[in-house]
Amino acid sequence: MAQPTMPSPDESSYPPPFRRPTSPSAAVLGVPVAPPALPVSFSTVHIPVIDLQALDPGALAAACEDWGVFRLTNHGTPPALSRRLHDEVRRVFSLPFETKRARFAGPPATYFFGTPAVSLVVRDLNWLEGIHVPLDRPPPCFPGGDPDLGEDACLRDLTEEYGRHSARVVKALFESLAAEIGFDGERRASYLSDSDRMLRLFFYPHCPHPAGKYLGINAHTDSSVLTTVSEDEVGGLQVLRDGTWFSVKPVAGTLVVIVGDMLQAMSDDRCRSSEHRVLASSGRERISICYFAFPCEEGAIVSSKYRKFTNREFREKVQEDIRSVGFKYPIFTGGVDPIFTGGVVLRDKQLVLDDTSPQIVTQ
Ligand SMILES: O=C(O)CCC(=O)C(=O)O
Ligand SMILES: [Fe+2]
Repeated sequence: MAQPTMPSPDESSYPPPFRRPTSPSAAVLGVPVAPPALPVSFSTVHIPVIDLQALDPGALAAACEDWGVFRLTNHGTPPALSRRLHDEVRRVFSLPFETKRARFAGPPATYFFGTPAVSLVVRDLNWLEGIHVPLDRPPPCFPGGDPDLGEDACLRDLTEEYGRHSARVVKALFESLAAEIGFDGERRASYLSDSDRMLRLFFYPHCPHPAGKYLGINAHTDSSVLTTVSEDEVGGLQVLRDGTWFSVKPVAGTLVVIVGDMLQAMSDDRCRSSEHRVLASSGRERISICYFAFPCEEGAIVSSKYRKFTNREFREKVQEDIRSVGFKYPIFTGGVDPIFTGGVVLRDKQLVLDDTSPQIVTQ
């Protein structure tokens, strides 16, 4: 019996490295030369669930300590807003590649591909595209400050409104954690910035290579205090726990919240910055919308496990590491300079840069 075929994605919007080589006959028939790779199966894990409407500070702190990642329900972001933003993100990423590059040439909003952030040097090709949307300045946060953005006005309005909800959600979580961990008033005020936050809109194109050859995003920890992820139903996010990668199952209407490096440091390593990655999408294209919240740039982070440092210093160090070794060291205690001395991360695949490869943009 014939196997049902997966509709082949329209790859004309993909950056050149992500396009599939097609034979003339395949082009005529419109079918991929190679069948899509089978997904690798991983155990699915049930991460802790936190209900924002009935917030239990003890359960929240336990989730951040034990897992460093949890699912948030009843977060109050209107489902219609999330749905419209997801639809808009899909529309924007289906634009021709050159249009995306030209329209979101940044700053502020910047298109990138092949790396999880505009400022990263490419070592391994990550099978994703993204738009970086800083929310740290008054609107409009889109190119040129033009209030009449035509089609992109919708994306601007949705990201702004979504950003406001995300800020509310993260503030509520942070306030609860701060009380539980025992930050004093001054630290509480500088440990979560009202202005330094950003959205990253991600699109994971269909990857035709055998499963495991490429990742959507390499294993990493986030540099944030907290990150929220709103994903569609495709899946691919994985978390590392006791040396094993587990898949996090998408659950409609919920957010996945990830503890970042800054919360780990602030909490004297009580909370753990969760190591995670995203598989390349071997089936359907995936969309995720990630919100990152940071401490105030100049506020000192004081803890018993790390030397006193500011978020600005940490960022500069991350940029320096990325420039020199091509990746970010995980925040890690036990080195000579414990904030900045990471474990050794081995990179075996090297990407040769050509002119269609992601540009290095330092923001
Ligand atoms: O797309 C996702 O689900 C996660 C993205 C992520 O980990 C990141 O941008 O740091
Ligand atoms: Fe991340």
